[in-house]
Amino acid sequence: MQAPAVRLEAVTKLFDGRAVVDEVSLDVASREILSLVGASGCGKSTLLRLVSGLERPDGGAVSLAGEVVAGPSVFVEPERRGVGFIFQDYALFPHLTVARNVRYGLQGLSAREAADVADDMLERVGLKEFGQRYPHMLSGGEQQRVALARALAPKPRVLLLDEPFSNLDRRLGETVRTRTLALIRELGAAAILVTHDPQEAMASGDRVALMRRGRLVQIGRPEDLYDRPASREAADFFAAATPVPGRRVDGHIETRLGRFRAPDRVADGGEVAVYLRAPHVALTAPGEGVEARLVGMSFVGDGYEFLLQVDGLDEPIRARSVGRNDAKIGDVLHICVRPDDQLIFPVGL
Ligand SMILES: Nc1ncnc2c1ncn2[C@@H]1O[C@H](COP(=O)(O)OP(=O)(O)OP(=O)(O)O)[C@@H](O)[C@H]1O
Repeated sequence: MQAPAVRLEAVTKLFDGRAVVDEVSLDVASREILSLVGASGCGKSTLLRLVSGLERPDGGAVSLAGEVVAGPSVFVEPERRGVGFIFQDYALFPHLTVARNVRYGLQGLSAREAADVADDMLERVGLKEFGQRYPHMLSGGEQQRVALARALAPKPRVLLLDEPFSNLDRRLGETVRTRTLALIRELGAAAILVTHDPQEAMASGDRVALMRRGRLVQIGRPEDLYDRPASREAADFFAAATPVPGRRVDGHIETRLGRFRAPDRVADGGEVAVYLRAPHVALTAPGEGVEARLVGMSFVGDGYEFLLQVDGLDEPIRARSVGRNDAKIGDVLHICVRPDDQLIFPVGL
C-alpha cells in the first residue's frame, strides 16, 4: 500500500512551555486535499510549519511519503522536503519579475528547462502574458496565482496553503480557490489547506480536520463533520446553532419546542442541549407550532434569515425562509422543528 503523503504521529510543539500543537496524529493520503480548520490561535499555522520544516517538533514524528523528516533524531531541512508553501500574503519577491519568481524553486534545472516549466505554470494559472511584470503591477488575485505557480513549479509531493484566499474579496476568493484546487488535483499533489472559515474548509477538502487549542478534535469527510459533529463546539463551529435545553423523559427528549428522538447515550432524566440549526426550523401557519417573536431579520438574497425569540429560551432561534416576506420586527410568527436528525448533546460533558 502506498505510504501517506503526510503522516503526523503525536506531534507536539511547545512555545514558552505551552503546547501550541498537542500530540496531533493524522494522515494525508496521496492526492488528498485536507482542510485544517479551527479558531484563531488554535495552532493551524504552527502545524503547517511543522510539516514544512519551518518549525521543529518537541515531540512526535513527521513523515512525508513514508520518509521520516522530523523525529527524535532526524530533521530534514525545509528545502529538501519536496513541499510547496503558499502564505496568506503570497510572499513574492518584489524585486524579481513574475517569471523569475516562478523559476525561483527550479535551481536544479537548466535555464532553458526552468524557463519552459515557468512558462507552462504561468499558462496553467492563466498568467501567460505576465512573466515580465513585477509583483506590484498585479492585483491581489493575480499575485495569488503567481504564488501558486511558484509553489507548484518544482512539482512538490505536498502543497501547504496557509489562508491563501483570505486577502481576496469573497467572490474572487471563491473563483481563485476553485481554480487552485483544480490545478492541485491536475498535478496530483497532496495538499493541506489552512483556513479559519468552516464553509471554505468544507467546500475545499476531501476531508476536514478540526483543531481546538492545539488538539485535533475531529477529522472526517465534510458531511461527517457537519452532520455528526463530535462535540457542541464542533456543531457550533460548522453552522451557527442555538442550544435548546431538554431532558430525556420516557425514551424521548422533551423541549420547549417539542419532542425529539433521544440518543442512546442519554439515560432517562438526563439533561441535554438540542443544537438547532436554521435549516431545521420552519415557519408554520398561525395555530401550528410554537409562537416566536421576530427579533432580527436579514435579507440573504433568495430569502431571509430570521432570529426568533421563544418564551422560556435564553437565546433566539435561527430560521430561514425562501422568497419575499413582509414580516416586521416584533411580529409574532410560528415555528416548528423537524423531529429527527437533531444534534443532541448531554449537558455537562
Ligand atoms: N514563534 C512563536 N513564539 C511564541 N508563540 C507562538 C509562536 N508562533 C505561534 N505562537 C502562538 O501559538 C499559538 C498558535 O498560533 P498559530 O499561528 O499556529 O495559530 P493559528 O490557528 O494559525 O491562528 P490564526 O488563524 O490566527 O493564524 C498562538 O497562541 C500563537 O500566539
